[in-house]
This record gives sequence, C-alpha cells and structure tokens, in this order.
Amino acid sequence: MSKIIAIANQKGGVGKTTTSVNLGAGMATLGKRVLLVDIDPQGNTTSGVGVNKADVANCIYDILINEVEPAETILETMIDGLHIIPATIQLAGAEIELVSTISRELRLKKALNAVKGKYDYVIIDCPPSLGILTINSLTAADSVIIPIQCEYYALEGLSQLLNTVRLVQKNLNPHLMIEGVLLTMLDARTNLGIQVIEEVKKYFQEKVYRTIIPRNIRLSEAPSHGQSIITYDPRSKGAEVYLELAKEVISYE
Ligand SMILES: Nc1ncnc2c1ncn2[C@@H]1O[C@H](COP(=O)(O)OP(=O)(O)OP(=O)(O)O)[C@@H](O)[C@H]1O
Ligand SMILES: [Mg+2]
Repeated sequence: MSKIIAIANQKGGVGKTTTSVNLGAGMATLGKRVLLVDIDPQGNTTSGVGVNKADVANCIYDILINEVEPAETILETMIDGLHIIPATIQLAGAEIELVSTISRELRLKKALNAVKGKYDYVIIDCPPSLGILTINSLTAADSVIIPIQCEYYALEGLSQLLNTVRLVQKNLNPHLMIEGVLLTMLDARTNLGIQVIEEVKKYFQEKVYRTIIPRNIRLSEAPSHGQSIITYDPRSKGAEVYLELAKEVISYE
C-alpha cells in the first residue's frame, strides 16, 4: 500500500526540502519505491536530486493546470527507486491560475491517484505558505510531517498550520493525520536547542520523532552538487540521521 506524506510548514527555511530529499533518498536506499513531488515554485527538491530545470519538459504545473498525465512528468534520479515529479518557476503562476478553476483543491489528489500504486511512499515538498499549493498537498496526503527548526520562536506560526490542517480535515480530507513532528538543525552546543526540544515535546508529545536532525555542514552542501546526502557523503552525520529517520517513519507502516 502506498502512503502519501506532505512535508509542510509555512515558515521558510525550516528544513522541508532537506527532509523531503533525504528522507526520500533514505527510504529508497532501504528498498522502498519513492516518488518525490516538488510543489514549490523554488524547485529546490528538483535541483536537489540533480534534475536540471532547464531540461524539464513537463512539470507539476502542467499536471495542475494543463491536465498532463503525471506519468509524463516523472523523472528518475541517480538513486534506484527514487523518482520525482519536478517543479519549475512556471509553477509560480499556478496559485493565481487555480483560483478560478473547478475543484481546484483536488487537482493533485486526482493526479496522484493515477500513479501512487507504483510507489510505497509519495513525499510532497510544500512551499513556505498556506496557499492553494499547500492545500492541494494536504488534500492529497494521508499524513503530514512538520519540520520545526530548533531556534527561537520555533512554535510561532504553528497554530496557523494546525488550523489549516483542521480545515482540510473538516472540508476536504477527513483522513489526514499528523504523521510526525521533526526537530531540525539542532545545535547541540547551545542550551537553546535543548529548551526548544522540551517545549516542542510538551506541545506535540509522542508525535515528535526520536530522531533529531543536527546542524551538519554536509547537509547544506549536498544540494549544490545535485545530490542527496546519502550519495554525496554516506559517512556523514547527516546521512546517518536521515537514514535513521527513514527507518523510524517506515516503522509506523
Ligand atoms: N540539518 C541541517 N544542517 C545544516 N544546514 C541545513 C540543515 N537542514 C537544512 N539546512 C540548510 O538550511 C537551509 C534551509 O533548508 P531547506 O531548504 O531544507 O528549508 P525549507 O523549509 O525547504 O525552505 P523553504 O521554506 O524556503 O522551502 C538550506 O540552505 C539548507 O541547506
Ligand atoms: Mg523548501
């Protein structure tokens, strides 16, 4: 059975893309068939797995707006079992173009229905907003992973996200669950990190993953080489923790 997981937080730069790419790569390395879906006009997941956006013929925009078949957009990556539906800057227009479309919140769900059977996991990298692209993702998803950066104001803005999750549950997708909360970019040398961990655990309790992602320079280097951490530096701490996270997420099957 396939599971569709959205990686969402409207706050920018909290590790959504890093988690999509490396959790996906980790799962594929563990033998799962994984489809990444880049639904962020920034297209960082797309370039992060080595796809040259200039060479992309059809992207997620064409699925949402032009009703192109998803199978015509799927690309392979350098990791066996890891495929991607890419995004290009063209997607920036979709928010506005979708406004006047019938059942605009259901576009991604309908499209993924056609391909999800081929995969164990579909991982959707959401943009840093709660607009129609994130709503499409939450409507298509079985569950959502919320990355939270171990920084000041970590919980700020989360009530908006949780409110959006509730609205989607009520109106569009009653099955949507919170898969887990992931603490990212922990700097273990500071007390602040420890405080944030405690605060987030108090709020989300057993939903918080045991695996905590530390700050790791190799994780921030990998995207500029168009690679996940698993191939860029398999011996790094970053590769170790994202594989651990992949095992943890798979264990909840
Ligand atoms: N664990 C980490 N250690 C070091 N750097 C990291 C780590 N996680 C993410 N980064 C870096 O932090 C920046 C933001 O991460 P990322 O792009 O994954 O966040 P995002 O939530 O997808 O951002 P956006 O909201 O813009 O889409 C990137 O430059 C990334 O390489
Ligand atoms: Mg991103």
